[in-house]
Amino acid sequence: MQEVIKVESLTFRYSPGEPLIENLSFSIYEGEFFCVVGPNGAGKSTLLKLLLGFLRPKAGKIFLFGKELSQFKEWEKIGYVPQRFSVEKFWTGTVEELLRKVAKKEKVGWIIAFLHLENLLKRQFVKLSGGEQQKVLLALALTKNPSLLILDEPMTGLDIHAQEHIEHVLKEISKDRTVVVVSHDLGFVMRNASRMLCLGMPECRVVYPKDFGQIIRELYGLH
Ligand SMILES: Nc1ncnc2c1ncn2[C@@H]1O[C@H](COP(=O)(O)OP(=O)(O)OP(=O)(O)O)[C@@H](O)[C@H]1O
Repeated sequence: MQEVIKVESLTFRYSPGEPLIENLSFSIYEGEFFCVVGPNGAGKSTLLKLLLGFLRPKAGKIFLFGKELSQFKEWEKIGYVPQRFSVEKFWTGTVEELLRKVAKKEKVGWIIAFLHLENLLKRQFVKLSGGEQQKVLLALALTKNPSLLILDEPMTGLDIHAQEHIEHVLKEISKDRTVVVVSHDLGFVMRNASRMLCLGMPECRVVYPKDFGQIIRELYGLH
């Protein structure tokens, strides 16, 4: 099985002192639905930013599709859905204009239908509700038809219907793609993850579904 992401002895800190991520190693394989969990501040978003090259490791190596990050050029293979609140102020224009900016019209038809975006096309992105914006961000990430989709807390701020819809969409998407999701929604993780990475434990661990329950209790101090 192809290693889509390989992380070797990764260490990162924002400022001098204790590293936020220390000597972390794991791989994500083609076709996985891989979840990253952990308490607030454990470094989940930071890890995604390291994987995407937005931040540089202090030590260790990251490989994407077998290439060292610094040599990796095929960014069209990767779709990224950031946390919604971190992008919305930078976006202007209607949903249709945003989609056009990143892809040709004929390429986005299936995405519009798949995500039920028809009614949103003429509306200003910044004026959409949280759930609507989330769907548009997902649509934008799908325009390149990426084989790896990375999402940072896709359920935040969504009502129960929007959550169900996004979960269904991610399930469908994951049938022929690798999906990496940071999530606080442990029900979502338990239902979908092939494996999960737990950050914020003394030993960050990759866990298989049979051990999810016990590790989550340990991770969050639940009894
Ligand atoms: N640009 C930055 N400069 C300095 N410290 C930062 C920066 N970004 C994040 N941090 C700190 O690093 C730690 C990890 O942040 P990160 O956003 O990766 O956590 P997280 O696990 O995604 O948290 P959450 O579940 O709350 O989203 C936090 O203590 C945060 O304050």
